[in-house]
Amino acid sequence: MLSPSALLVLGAGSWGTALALALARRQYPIYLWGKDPAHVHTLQIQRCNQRFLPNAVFPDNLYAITDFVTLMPIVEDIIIVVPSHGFRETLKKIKPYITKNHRLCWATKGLEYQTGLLLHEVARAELGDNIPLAVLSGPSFAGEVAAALPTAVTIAAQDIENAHHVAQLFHQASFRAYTSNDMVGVQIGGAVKNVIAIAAGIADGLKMGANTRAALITRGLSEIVRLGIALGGQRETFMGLAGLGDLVLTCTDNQSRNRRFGYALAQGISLEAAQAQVGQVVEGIHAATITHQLAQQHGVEMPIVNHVNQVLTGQSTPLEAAQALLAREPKPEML
Ligand SMILES: NC(=O)C1=CN([C@@H]2O[C@H](COP(=O)(O)OP(=O)(O)OC[C@H]3O[C@@H](n4cnc5c(N)ncnc54)[C@H](O)[C@@H]3O)[C@@H](O)[C@H]2O)C=CC1
Ligand SMILES: O=C(CO)COP(=O)(O)O
Repeated sequence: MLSPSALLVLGAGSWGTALALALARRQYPIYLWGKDPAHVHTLQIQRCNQRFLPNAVFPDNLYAITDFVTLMPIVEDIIIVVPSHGFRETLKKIKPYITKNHRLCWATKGLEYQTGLLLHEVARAELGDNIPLAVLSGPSFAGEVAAALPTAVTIAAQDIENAHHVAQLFHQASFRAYTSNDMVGVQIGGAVKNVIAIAAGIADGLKMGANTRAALITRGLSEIVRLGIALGGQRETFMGLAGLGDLVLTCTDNQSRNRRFGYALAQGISLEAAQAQVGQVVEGIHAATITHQLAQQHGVEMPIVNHVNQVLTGQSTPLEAAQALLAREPKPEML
């Protein structure tokens, strides 16, 4: 029998699986849907995500599934954890079954590649104004969440009561959920830090040292703040978990795919080879292009993002990009 308090997690990659494991620790029945039936079948047989989270055994209340349609009348909370390129496609899949009883949260970090829209704008465009929306973001590597290592995230929703509701779903000793009403700031923080993490990976791959890494984090934060405020985000959000917190995490630790991707590029291999080496989603690749375009549209100066974009579009090598950034004129240190 399905319990009325069951939760549906859409996306069975490393982050979807880790969040499903975290929610399962709250004792709800958790249904983890994956797009690829063969992958889901493997999860069902092995009772773990052998490839990315090999040590996290699925508890009895976590079910991997290939069809979510029959669950839609029973669940209220739906959590989307697919890569940003699959976000709208996933919304379109659930749209025919969405009712006023549902709430939607996502933990995807990125912007829509084709339109430059933030994901809450995509969700509103697909689902209308009546479904409560929330976004989960912050410094949170899947492997550590799966292992129940202490983690803190931000849950943002326009309606703070909805943010509290989602935070209560997740909150536990090893997974602290703070609330915010700044969906724009939280999403910009989560999307753009991936681009800065690529820059940090490149700099470390070029053996530029710890001073450079700290400079990239600090100046990268300035870029995030400038763009985020231009788009309507709140300055203090960028000093929090979904801003500075996630930026520091991904720029400094090799669990970050974006950082490892940048590091691989600095070894002189192609974009495709670097992506293949990482073997998982690298959100910063698309985010670099979109962020660069958004910065131009809003007249925001984002030199680090600009040079990462130049590397990714073949206009400069990692070394040339680093040299061009260093050759910039001195200027007052401002956010
Ligand atoms: N892995 C991590 O530590 C964290 C990841 N995230 C974010 O979570 C999102 C998902 O990333 P991961 O799970 O890490 O990626 P992953 O590379 O581990 O897995 C991606 C999964 O998405 C599936 N997928 C691809 N296209 C899809 C589509 N159109 N519809 C449904 N499923 C699709 C793939 O089959 C695969 O199972 C990304 O936006 C990422 O930035 C956020 C925080 C932490
Ligand atoms: O967002 C993340 C941790 O908060 C994961 O970062 P990567 O996608 O770079 O691995």
